[in-house]
Amino acid sequence: MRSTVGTPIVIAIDGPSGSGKSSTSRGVATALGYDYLDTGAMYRAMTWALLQRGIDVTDAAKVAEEATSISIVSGVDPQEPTITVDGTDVSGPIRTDEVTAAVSPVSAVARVRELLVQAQRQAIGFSTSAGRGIVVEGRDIGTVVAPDAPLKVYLVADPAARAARRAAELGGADATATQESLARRDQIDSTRAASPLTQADDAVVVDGTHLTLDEVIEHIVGLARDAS
Ligand SMILES: Nc1ncnc2c1ncn2[C@@H]1O[C@H](COP(=O)(O)OP(=O)(O)O)[C@@H](O)[C@H]1O
Ligand SMILES: Nc1ccn([C@H]2C[C@H](O)[C@@H](COP(=O)(O)OP(=O)(O)O)O2)c(=O)n1
Repeated sequence: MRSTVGTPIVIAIDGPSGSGKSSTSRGVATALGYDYLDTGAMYRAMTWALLQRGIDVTDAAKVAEEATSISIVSGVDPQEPTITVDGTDVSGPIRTDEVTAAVSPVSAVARVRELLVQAQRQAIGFSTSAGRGIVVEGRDIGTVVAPDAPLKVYLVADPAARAARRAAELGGADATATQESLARRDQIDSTRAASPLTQADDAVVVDGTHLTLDEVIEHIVGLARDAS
């Protein structure tokens, strides 16, 4: 169901892995009739392309050099998010364990961030200049990509809840191993030099540990109504 709000706005949703950003952002965008941008999918797509080309993702100089020739295009329909690399649909392949294990070092490379942040700002500009709102989710949206966003949410959930949900999503993967993998990624994503995962000073913290997905969506739609 769509809710009416005032002026369409940019909504930034950041937070650690598995906190519910994608599902919440898609739900909020759908409820408000907004566009949706999954920036994590862009870092994953870049990683997939580098692995396809046989690049050692721990070689930052090589990653920086190669990244400039990789073209990533994201669709912004929250009901049917798409992502292509050089024209190939990679929505499925970017979710493999191989990509998940390699994405943090790739997203720590400053040149990669420069290229993707530029593309993300373009996508935001495209939506807003057409008079549409957009929900953008990632790690540095409220701090770097869209620091002027009228609504910034920092979405968190307990590590055990995040791991259990992600393991279930992956078809019953081992919850302990999933929790370790999430913790490893959080550690790299929060301590890297380039745009680490941090809460913007003016972000509203939403803890989804004890809320259903619908409750989290409803809460953020309410915040959007107040902000627009
Ligand atoms: N509040 C919630 N309650 C229950 N499950 C949730 C909630 N939020 C998200 N999920 C589920 O948790 C899993 C991870 O969510 P996802 O949106 O992919 O997180 P992120 O984008 O932060 O990695 C998904 O299977 C999603 O459906
Ligand atoms: N704005 C962003 C979005 C994601 N990243 C990086 C950090 C994450 O480990 C990877 C993958 O992000 P993604 O949101 O797909 O991760 P999860 O869905 O939480 O598993 O990309 C980033 O550095 N900056």
